[in-house]
This record gives sequence, C-alpha cells and structure tokens, in this order.
Amino acid sequence: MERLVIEGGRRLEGTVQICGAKNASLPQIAASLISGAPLTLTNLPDVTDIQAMLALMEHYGVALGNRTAHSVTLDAGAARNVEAPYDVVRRMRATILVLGPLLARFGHARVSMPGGCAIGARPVDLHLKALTALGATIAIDAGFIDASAPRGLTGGRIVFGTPSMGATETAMMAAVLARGETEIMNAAREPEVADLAQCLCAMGATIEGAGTHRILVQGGAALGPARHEVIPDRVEAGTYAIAAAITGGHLELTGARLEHLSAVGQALEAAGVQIWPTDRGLMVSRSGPLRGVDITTEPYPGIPTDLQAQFMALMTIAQGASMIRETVFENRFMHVPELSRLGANITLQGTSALVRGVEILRGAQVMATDLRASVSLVLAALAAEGETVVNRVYHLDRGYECLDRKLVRCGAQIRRVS
Ligand SMILES: CC(=O)N[C@H]1[C@@H](OP(=O)(O)OP(=O)(O)OC[C@H]2O[C@@H](n3ccc(=O)[nH]c3=O)[C@H](O)[C@@H]2O)O[C@H](CO)[C@@H](O)[C@@H]1O
Ligand SMILES: C=C(OP(=O)(O)O)C(=O)O
Repeated sequence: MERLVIEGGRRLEGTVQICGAKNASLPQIAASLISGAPLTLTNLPDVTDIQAMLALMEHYGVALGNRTAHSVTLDAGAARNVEAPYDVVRRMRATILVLGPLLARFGHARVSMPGGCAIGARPVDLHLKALTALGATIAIDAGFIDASAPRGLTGGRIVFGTPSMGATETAMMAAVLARGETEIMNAAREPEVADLAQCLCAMGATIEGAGTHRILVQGGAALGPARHEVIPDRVEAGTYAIAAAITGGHLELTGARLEHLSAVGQALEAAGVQIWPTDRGLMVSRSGPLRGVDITTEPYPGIPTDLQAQFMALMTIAQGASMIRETVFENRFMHVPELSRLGANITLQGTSALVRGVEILRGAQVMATDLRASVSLVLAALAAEGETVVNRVYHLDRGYECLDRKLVRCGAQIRRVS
C-alpha cells in the first residue's frame, strides 16, 4: 500500500492547475446512459473515482472512445440494462447515480443498495422518493433497489425535505426522459448540479433554474450527440488555498473560480489569508498570523462539508480557538484523532469540534479513512515540524490528481513510497 512521506515546514510558492470537478464529472458520466447518442466530456480529472465510474459504464455496454487522461466520448447506443453489483456500489457511492438514467431509459433498473461509509450513513431515500414522484415503483429486495416504470416515467412535482446533490441529480436525469414537466423544489444549488443541467441541455434537454431552489425540466425532448466541458473543482481549489494558507505561502490556482468559493474565501480572509481573483484563476497568500475562525458547514453556497477537514487542519495552528460545526454528515470527524497525533488540540462535542490553536505540530505516522480526511493530514503535515507518514494514499487518489507532484512543484518535500 502506498504512503506519502512528508517533511514539513516548507513555504509553498508557485502555480497549481486546478482540474475538472470530480463531483461534477461523476453524474455527467452517468448521464451518458440516458441517451443513445455519443456524449463527449472534457476536463475530467484523472483520478481513480473517474476511472471506476468509466469502468462501470463499460459494464453497462457503454463504448468509451477518444479516451485521453482528461476526456472521453461515451456512446451508450448499445447499452445493456444489467445489475450494478454491491462490490462496485459499496466502493463508490456515486454509482447510485446510474439508477435514474437506467430506469428512465429502460423502464427498469436493479442497483445494489449502497452501504454507509466513513462519513455517515448516507441513505438514498430521497433518490427513491424522487423516482416514485415520477411514477416509478420501488422495491428493496435482497440488498438491491428494484425500480420499475414499464410504461415510462411521467413528469411530476418533487419536494425534497433536505437539499441533496445526488437526489437532485437523479431527479433531473430521470425527468429528462419523463413525459411532461417536472418541478423539483428545495433542489440542491451546488455548481455541480448546475453543470449537470448544462451538460443535459447540451444533449438536448430543456432545464431551467438549475443552481436555484426550483428546477423545471421539460421531459421527452429528443437527445443528440453532445460535448461538454466540466467545471473546475472547487474542493480541489479550496484545498490548495488552504495549503498556501497553512504554510504561509503564495499560490496561484489557475482555472479556479472564486465565485464558487465565496463562503470559504470569507472564512479564509477572517483567518488572516488574502485571496483575490486573477486573470487565470485566483491567488492565495498569507504573510501575517493565522487567527481562529468559527465555521459551520452547509449546503451551497455555505461552506462545503468537503472542505471541513482541511479547514480544521488550518485552524490547528491558528491563534486562539475555532469552533467547527458539521451539519451535513453526522460522522465526518474521522480526521480528529489523526490530527491530534500531530499535536493538534481538538475537543469533539457532538457535531462540533473545538480547535484550540497550538504553536507547533510535530510529524507522526497517520492514517485516514476517507478522501478529505486524508488530504487534511497532508495539509497538517506540510506545516508540521519533521516527518509525517500518511498511510492509505488510495483515499487521496480517489479525488486529487497528482496531489504530491503538484505540491512538490511548489516547494513541498514529499515522497511517495510503497
Ligand atoms: C459524488 C458527489 O457529488 N459527492 C458529494 C455529494 O454527495 P451526496 O450527493 O451523496 O450528498 P447529498 O447532497 O445527497 O447529502 C446531503 C445530506 O442529505 C442526506 N441524504 C442524501 C440523500 C438521501 O437520499 N437521503 C438523505 O438523507 C445525506 O445523508 C446528507 O446528510 O454531496 C455531498 C454534500 O455536499 C458531498 O460531501 C459529496 O462529496
Ligand atoms: C464524499 C466525497 O465523495 P463521495 O460522495 O463520492 O463519497 C467527496 O468528494 O468528498
């Protein structure tokens, strides 16, 4: 198993190219299943989650053409409606996103129920509720979701109790092939949802309001060949912004969009970090002291849960204290004991973590259980005195393209060893 050996204490300076968003790419790859015409996606990140999703598409008989590290043409003209097995779904929860497209296209779908994961139980009831509102019959049988609509889906009104990115994406993709209009209320407003809508519109769909609480989909449009460029990854950009901040460095993040990171930008500024847009993306710099800032994770446009662990790493060396509240997932503090191994002073109180800043972190062996927890350990290691070994690098490779190489180019000292 590979691990990263990080010698901390180096200030980062330079330029980091931000990749396409993993969490925008995954639903768009799944969306290829709703159409018999080819869909070309560009600006995909070269990360293992995308490779796994593309392998799943091949399992469904989707032909992958013109493949490069960052683009592919998905042709689902000869797609087969087979089962999504537990072994695949359990490893990557985003595979649940094939349920809506398969059901809408074939009138039936059988997908293994995803299990819980390191960050929480992550139920799929809202995905099922959305499909039921469009006329599907759903049964849970031997760990599988069996969804059927033999006469096709019909447009309807879907009202979500909680905004869910995944369930909003399921609803939009299914509604594109349903008869008539679908209204999605309390929809998730994340940029990845709006980007999926743009991709679906490029395919021929008619969708209004994506990126707001109310989305309208006119179903039944004829779909054709399409090409779409995936938006830049705001979580990757936020992670490198924190890398600059935690090392007292200066990084330009090319391709990053500050408008997708407003709440994070405000929290960073309150902590003493400068962040401003440039012609190529955004610049992040810190020269003065870091101050403790309280944050609460929220659905977009609030501070994303996917940056909570990284922000906590930053707060471990800030002056004063910081209260970090996690409101999206019930168990997303797996990084706390590992940050403590580096010398952080963190007290967990239910869904909040009180971080009292320390003068210095010291390198140690650490291990993480999920993608963002792992990267928070890398960030802390960059600021720590001495050597840190981050185990289970495969978590990082799920969502960060060349993380170690990008950091090394900006002055970090990191070795990948197996
Ligand atoms: C591939 C992808 O895009 N993953 C992102 C997506 O995950 P994902 O789409 O799974 O997350 P959701 O937005 O659906 O989850 C938001 C909240 O809704 C709850 N919920 C969700 C679905 C459901 O059927 N029932 C239910 O109760 C979840 O447990 C959670 O508390 O959004 C999360 C929240 O921004 C991010 O952390 C993930 O990185
Ligand atoms: C939690 C994440 O991804 P997923 O929803 O695929 O588990 C993430 O990207 O931080």
